[in-house]
Amino acid sequence: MTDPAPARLVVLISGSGSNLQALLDATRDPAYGAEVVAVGADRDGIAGLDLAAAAGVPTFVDSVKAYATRDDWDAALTEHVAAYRPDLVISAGFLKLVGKQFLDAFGDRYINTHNALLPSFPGIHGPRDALDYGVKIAGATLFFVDAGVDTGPIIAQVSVPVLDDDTEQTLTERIKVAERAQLVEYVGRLVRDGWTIENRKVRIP
Ligand SMILES: Nc1nc2c(c(=O)[nH]1)N[C@@H](CN(C=O)c1ccc(C(=O)N[C@@H](CCC(=O)O)C(=O)O)cc1)CN2
Ligand SMILES: NCC(=O)N[C@@H]1O[C@H](COP(=O)([O-])[O-])[C@@H](O)[C@H]1O
Repeated sequence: MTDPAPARLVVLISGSGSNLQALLDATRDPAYGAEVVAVGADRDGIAGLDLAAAAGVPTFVDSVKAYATRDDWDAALTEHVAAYRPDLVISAGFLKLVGKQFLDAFGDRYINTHNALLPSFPGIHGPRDALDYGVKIAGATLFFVDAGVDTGPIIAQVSVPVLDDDTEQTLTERIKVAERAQLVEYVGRLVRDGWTIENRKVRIP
């Protein structure tokens, strides 16, 4: 029997793209079961778009500023992602909240990696907020995106220690190492094994 076609991943980014690169590296192994078919961004000139281009992956940019309304942006992003027929859409440092049209299209298969242990420290400054609060353990959360801000059902979490002499930068980098490994492991498991969500509990058989 022939192997099933690799799952189609669309990755959304806003920055350096180290999580994207980890996925690009993992997908080089056919046994991983997935390929990155497109990378989308909300801004030009970011290193992550160069990483995608270097890997030969098509890219697109949908800047909120380029559209008359936020709903128009949401519709355009939805259309551009849909054109690549994704099995899974992955936000990896994508710094925009998506709206109803996007979630109606992809809410059952849209995941995000966040650099804090949710439900603590949602938003775009997870490591800074964790450090300011004085927690001793930080980490990353992989979750299915819903209409809230970082409130969707949790797939996996990984923790790292907070050290006494940490700065925002050192903590961010320590979290990123663990976050990338988690993302690669769980994207692979999701596409190969599927999942169920019941009462917020995500289960991968
Ligand atoms: N509807 C949702 N969309 C997205 C979620 C989510 O939980 N629900 N997660 C993100 C990523 N995210 C954190 O992981 C996140 C992204 C953006 C924001 C935010 O407040 N963004 C502002 C602009 C910030 C800026 O550009 O500097 C905005 O969208 O106007 C909070 C959390 C993926 N999308
Ligand atoms: N809440 C959104 C957010 O802060 N996301 C974070 O941005 C980083 C992107 O890094 P990368 O561009 O190197 O993959 C990641 O650590 C991700 O958790």
